[in-house]
Amino acid sequence: MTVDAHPDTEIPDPRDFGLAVVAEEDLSDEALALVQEVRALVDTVAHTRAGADDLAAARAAVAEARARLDGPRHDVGTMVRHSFPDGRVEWGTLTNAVAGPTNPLAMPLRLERAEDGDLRGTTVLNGVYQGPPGLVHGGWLAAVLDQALGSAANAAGMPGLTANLDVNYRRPTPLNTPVEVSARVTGTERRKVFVAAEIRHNGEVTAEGTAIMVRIGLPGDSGS
Ligand SMILES: CCCCCCCC/C=C\CCCCCCCC(=O)SCCNC(=O)CCNC(=O)[C@H](O)C(C)(C)COP(=O)(O)OP(=O)(O)OC[C@H]1O[C@@H](n2cnc3c(N)ncnc32)[C@H](O)[C@@H]1OP(=O)(O)O
Repeated sequence: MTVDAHPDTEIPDPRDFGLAVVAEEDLSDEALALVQEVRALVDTVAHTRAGADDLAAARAAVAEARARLDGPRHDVGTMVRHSFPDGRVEWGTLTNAVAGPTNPLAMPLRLERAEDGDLRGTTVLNGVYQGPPGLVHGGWLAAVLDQALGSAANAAGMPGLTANLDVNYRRPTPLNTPVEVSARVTGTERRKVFVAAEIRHNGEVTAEGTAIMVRIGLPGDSGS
């Protein structure tokens, strides 16, 4: 097994797979503000103790908003292009459940490369992601780790699918407070990319995971 994280093939371009692409900078401020409002709405709806009149009025308002937006849609599978100042480009899925910029269900998680080469980011999981009382659901922690692990392979130029995910929960992860996420490639073997990630609260690891990502083949790629 090598620990060389450099790709030996070109980074796939989603258009070669017939997928639609939008540039992150082309997402409108209005769209992103709406996503944020709906994200807050979901948390409010999940916890509200409002009375019947307010609930009925809110339902009507939400139904009206939904009808107003019921028009042209992005295709499922649309990819978003993130361009870095140094010319590097990364792709993600527009409505990714953890990191999709237009998905109100996404926390969201934004990861950037730190000086030590790890991907790092901070996110807050609100009460929508609750499992045990006051704590984040383990399935969502696994989703956050999976995303970070996949992003580490992706950022190293080796995008792939998760073949195996191994998660350990070390401490309870609290809701509604910033948690730090970090991830890195630890090795490669043929199409397999070995990755490791952690979630920390106040510097203490609450959950950690490793995964084997299997690199997607490029059209015409031997895959070796
Ligand atoms: C399209 C355009 C792309 C543009 C760019 C994209 C950017 C990405 C965007 C954003 C960043 C990432 C963020 C995403 C994060 C979330 C990731 C997910 O949620 S992924 C969804 C869940 N996972 C699945 O749905 C996989 C389902 N499984 C499969 O499809 C196949 O099993 C697959 C592809 C994983 C492997 O199938 P095979 O037929 O291609 O290859 P075989 O020969 O079976 O395996 C290759 C090697 O891997 C090992 N392997 C396979 N499965 C394994 C396992 N479960 N455990 C251990 N090793 C395994 C094998 O033993 C083999 O290893 P040996 O080279 O022979 O040593």
